Amino acid sequence: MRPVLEVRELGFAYGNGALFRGVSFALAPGEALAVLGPSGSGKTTLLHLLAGLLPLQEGEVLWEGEAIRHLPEARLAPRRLRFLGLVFQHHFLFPELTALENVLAPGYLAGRVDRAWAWELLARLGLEGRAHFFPQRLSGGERQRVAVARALYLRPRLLLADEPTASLDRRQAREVLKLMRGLASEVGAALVLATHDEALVEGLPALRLVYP
Ligand SMILES: Nc1ncnc2c1ncn2[C@@H]1O[C@H](COP(=O)(O)OP(=O)(O)OP(=O)(O)O)[C@@H](O)[C@H]1O
Repeated sequence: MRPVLEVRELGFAYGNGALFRGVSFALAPGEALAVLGPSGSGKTTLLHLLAGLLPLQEGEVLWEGEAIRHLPEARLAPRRLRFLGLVFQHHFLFPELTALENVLAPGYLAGRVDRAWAWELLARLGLEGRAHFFPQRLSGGERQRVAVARALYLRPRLLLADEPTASLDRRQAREVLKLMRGLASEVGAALVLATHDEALVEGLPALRLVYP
């Protein structure tokens, strides 16, 4: 099966010293990879490179076999919308939209509005009773679950999650990760999950970054 994401000999430096070099891996649909490393080791930088949000220096990133290096932003942006789901440490929900409207937001951008699917995602994440709540009225764990539902709404090929549970307690963090991994594999999305917390991602194949 063709990899969803392929990374070849990726290297990056902000200044003189390299943050990382020679990072290579490939992910098939439904596969997951943990990116581990302490604060400052370059996890966020790596995810931004995978998302085409930071210009590549050394190496290549391929989305479904296509190198993104030479794609101009005007072509990358619409592909990103369909190819990628993103979840960050902060939920970045639209405060003036309800949970349901937040989940539907990418659908409006992509011209694919499917309220039944948005409801199903919310229900699967245990948020049926919260669909019409504004983010301000949700708990931290509930907000992150809405962010996960929104990231999966367009059935992306790849889900990138950057410390998605760092603001949650252990029990909530485990619950959100379990739901995220289950739903990602169900929609066939490959998952790259960055965290400093190794215990949370036990059992997942891991890429380790070291503080330079
Ligand atoms: N725009 C930038 N310009 C210069 N240096 C940067 C920039 N962004 C990040 N850095 C530095 O690069 C290193 C890696 O940062 P990055 O955010 O990728 O690490 P991280 O592993 O995600 O850390 P954390 O877990 O704290 O978010 C850090 O030392 C950071 O200070």
